[in-house]
Amino acid sequence: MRTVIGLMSGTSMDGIDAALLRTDGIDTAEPGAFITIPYSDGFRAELRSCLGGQGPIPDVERALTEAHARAVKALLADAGLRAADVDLIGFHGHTILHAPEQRRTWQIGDGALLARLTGIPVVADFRTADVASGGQGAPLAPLYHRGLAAGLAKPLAVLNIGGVANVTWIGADGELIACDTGPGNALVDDWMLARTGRRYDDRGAFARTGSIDAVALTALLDHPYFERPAPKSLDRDAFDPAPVAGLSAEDGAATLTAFTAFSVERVLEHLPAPPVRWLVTGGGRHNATLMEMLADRLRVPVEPVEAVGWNGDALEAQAFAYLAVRSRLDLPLSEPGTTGAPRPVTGGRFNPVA
Ligand SMILES: Nc1ncnc2c1ncn2[C@@H]1O[C@H](COP(=O)(O)OP(=O)(O)OP(=O)(O)O)[C@@H](O)[C@H]1O
Ligand SMILES: CC(=O)N[C@H]1[C@@H]2OC[C@@H](O2)[C@@H](O)[C@@H]1O[C@H](C)C(=O)O
Repeated sequence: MRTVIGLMSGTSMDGIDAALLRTDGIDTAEPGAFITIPYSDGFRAELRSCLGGQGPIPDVERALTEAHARAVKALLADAGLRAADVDLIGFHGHTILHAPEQRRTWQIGDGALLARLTGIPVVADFRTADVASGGQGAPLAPLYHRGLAAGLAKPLAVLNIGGVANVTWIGADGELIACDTGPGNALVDDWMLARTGRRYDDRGAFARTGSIDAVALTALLDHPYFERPAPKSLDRDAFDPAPVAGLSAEDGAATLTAFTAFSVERVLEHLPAPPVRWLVTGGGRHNATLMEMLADRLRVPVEPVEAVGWNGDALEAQAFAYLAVRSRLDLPLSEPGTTGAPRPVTGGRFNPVA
């Protein structure tokens, strides 16, 4: 068993999730302390300027890494631990470009610098090896989801609604199918910021006051991505919200929220059997309007992961702690069913404390 810190800077660009986990990287995972350190509006704008692989990347990468070092220190203080008590950090970094069909994926974040700043060895660059092998490089949380879900009724779906949404389908014998389903919160967040000045739609209260525009929703769903079989993955800005441009702020929020829910429903056609239950993790589970739309479309129980005792704010950060240990043990981080890699693939780059 190792004591590990997982660090995730997700596509929502809301901040850094930092989670402690005691794990063997196989079938044991005991969650510990968890914190989120929000980005300032200024830094969020800098990060946004790097999306697509452009902008002042070296400066932003250094600032991002320093922010992660501060998050590690804050987590240690919270947990009453010292750096010497932690064996390893799993550092996801921030995705600024994801184009697996061109065999490119890019997470900024300097693992060697983070190891130096924290005094703790770091595994970083989790997605490159999978993409190099021909896989999608995402999602990578599915093996962790499967580990946690032992003992729960199957087939089970774990749905992560971050900036982008991704699902892990777990069959009766532990077989996995995973993919990004479509947009998560990113389109709604961008819409809220542009139209109301708020960063997100708190509990979905704003979308609830609007009406879904059927024409715009049909246009949004008319995208070849939804026909493609799993595994498949997305860049943050893969969908063009142009169909909602002429709508009122409320109707646009309602329609984009529905777009997320309907695109999750579209994944059913690519699964071997319908899940008996959907467990929802990530910030989107706080959006009550979205959760109701999902229950409506999926017609089986749709519940936050807290229903089975998991922490939906910490889960994806924990996953990168778990994957960091797997990387050190040379175990796979992905399987053909999760990323489309031709065989189970390990990954991650190790940065010892110099
Ligand atoms: N109270 C809330 N009501 C509605 N939405 C919320 C609430 N809290 C968080 N969210 C949504 O969740 C988002 C953050 O989710 P999360 O932290 O899972 O994203 P992420 O880490 O960027 O994810 P990923 O890497 O999986 O894309 C916010 O941008 C917001 O849209
Ligand atoms: C390329 C990339 O960073 N993908 C993220 C993103 O955020 C959600 C979705 O798109 C998922 O594919 C992935 O993150 C999760 C945590 C994963 O790899 O499992």
